[in-house]
Amino acid sequence: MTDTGIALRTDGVGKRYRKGWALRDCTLTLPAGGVTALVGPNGAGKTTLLRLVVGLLAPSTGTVEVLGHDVTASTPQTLSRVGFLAQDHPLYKRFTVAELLRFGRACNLRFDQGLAERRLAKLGIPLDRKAGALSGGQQAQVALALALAKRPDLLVLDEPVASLDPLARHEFLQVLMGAVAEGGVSILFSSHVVHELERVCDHLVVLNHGRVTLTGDIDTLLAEHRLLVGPRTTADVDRADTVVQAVHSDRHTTLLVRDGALPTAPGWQAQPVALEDLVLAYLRRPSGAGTTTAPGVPA
Ligand SMILES: Nc1ncnc2c1ncn2[C@@H]1O[C@H](COP(=O)(O)OP(=O)(O)OP(=O)(O)O)[C@@H](O)[C@H]1O
Repeated sequence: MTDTGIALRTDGVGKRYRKGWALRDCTLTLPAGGVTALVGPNGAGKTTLLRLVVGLLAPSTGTVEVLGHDVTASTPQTLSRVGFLAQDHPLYKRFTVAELLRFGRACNLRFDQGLAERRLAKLGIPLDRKAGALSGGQQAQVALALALAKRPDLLVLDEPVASLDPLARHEFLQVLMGAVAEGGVSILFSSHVVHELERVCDHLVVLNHGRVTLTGDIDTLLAEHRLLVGPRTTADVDRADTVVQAVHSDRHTTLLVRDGALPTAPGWQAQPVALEDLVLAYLRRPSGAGTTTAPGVPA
């Protein structure tokens, strides 16, 4: 469990590489015990943010607090409470699964080998098989079992399902959700696969061009946004602060609005928005777009 009820807090975090800023002004608070998806296109800064969270990179600006402790000043005890599964779940391919488990036990203070063995037995993954001889889905499961056996309070995963087929992806996410249901672990994972997020996550962070463009509890975000569909309007709605996205066809205009008043003009209807459409709308926003705050929909 965490000392503060908060798994992760970042304040004004930026990361500058030689060629420029990969992350700017990132301020987030993630509650403990939840599953958070970090979504963004290639190059958005997801890996950079995750590496800052687990202490593999130091921020150029701002602070990162994990489980109530500043990451840059973390002790081995604090870091031992954070698990990290890097992109493509790297394993020593010549080690057998049993050897990987022994290695995990030797390197981690709180490693629960029995837990990892039970998870792998349930999935039918043989302990005497070399990691390199396992399928991609099995390798991902071994990497996850190793990470969970560390009994982390915060588990950070970088695109864990990107290379998996739909079945392996489903099984992987099932195991992850099972671990959350058992309690005690907060999860932050990055993903390109948006359509499964609603089933798996309770919190969302959308990152685009190195900046957080949307963050919050998923149910709250869905309740705050709606689609307004009506006759094609020539009004300059795109520039209203509440309008996240405006799409015009020959006869209709569809507006995605946040915290907007319901339209009263004839022919306009309000509809709920699906999570995938919400994420895509924020990803399509130009990088300089401001936040969506004040009312401004057809009346
Ligand atoms: N070690 C590095 N040195 C210099 N620039 C880097 C380094 N790592 C990342 N970058 C740059 O920082 C930006 C963000 O990269 P990052 O890998 O964090 O994005 P990402 O969202 O994880 O992308 P992907 O989905 O492709 O993995 C990119 O422009 C990338 O080229």
